[in-house]
Amino acid sequence: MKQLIVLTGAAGTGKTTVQDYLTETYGIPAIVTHTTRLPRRGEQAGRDYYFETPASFAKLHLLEQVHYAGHQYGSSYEELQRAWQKGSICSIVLDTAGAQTYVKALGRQVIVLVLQLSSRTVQQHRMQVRGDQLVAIQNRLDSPENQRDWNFSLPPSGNFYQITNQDWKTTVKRLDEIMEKLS
Ligand SMILES: Nc1ncnc2c1ncn2[C@@H]1O[C@H](COP(=O)(O)OP(=O)(O)OP(=O)(O)O)[C@@H](O)[C@H]1O
Ligand SMILES: Nc1nc2c(ncn2[C@@H]2O[C@H](COP(=O)(O)O)[C@@H](O)[C@H]2O)c(=O)[nH]1
Repeated sequence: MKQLIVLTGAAGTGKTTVQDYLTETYGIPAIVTHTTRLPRRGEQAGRDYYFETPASFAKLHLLEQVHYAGHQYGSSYEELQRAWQKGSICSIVLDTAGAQTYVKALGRQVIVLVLQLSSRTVQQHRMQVRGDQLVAIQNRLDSPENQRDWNFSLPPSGNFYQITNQDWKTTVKRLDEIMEKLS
């Protein structure tokens, strides 16, 4: 059975960092999604995102799409198939609305890792360290989507795992335990 690891959680909780770890350590291919936001410092088109204009975004054939903090994001079935051609398991980074759409669409094939942080202060600090501009950080923190994702609570059933990503070594230990369970 093909499987998909969905990394979700509020802004700056470490979803992309965890995805990179899973790629580097376990060779798990990462699905690239589409967005109309501008690239952040260091982000590359085709690796981090497919960067779109509103016009090019409107032409895409997407499995799901959301508005998040003033921008559009979406993921395609074609990218999922492409990643699954490389192996039986792949990963994707989504907001919590997208995560729930994938659970509905793919059921038990989906394993959801919900990243959390202990405080809003740490959340803000993580975005500052990443180099986000102050205005962008404030916009992101105040967005209704971030508030929703911060308050996301795990459903009582399903393949959901909660990870508090404070100390990186502890996160790695938890990820290794989950990967062991999945293998
Ligand atoms: N355990 C950790 N300890 C310290 N810093 C961390 C840890 N995990 C991630 N980071 C750092 O926190 C910042 C935010 O991480 P990342 O970009 O992976 O978050 P994200 O959830 O993908 O964010 P967003 O949803 O805003 O795109 C990055 O600078 C990353 O290097
Ligand atoms: N539902 C979807 N959510 C997505 C997709 N691509 C990214 N995201 C999520 O959007 C927010 C903002 O991302 P950022 O890179 O601007 O910080 C974050 O929660 C991502 O996980 C997607 O295709 N669909």
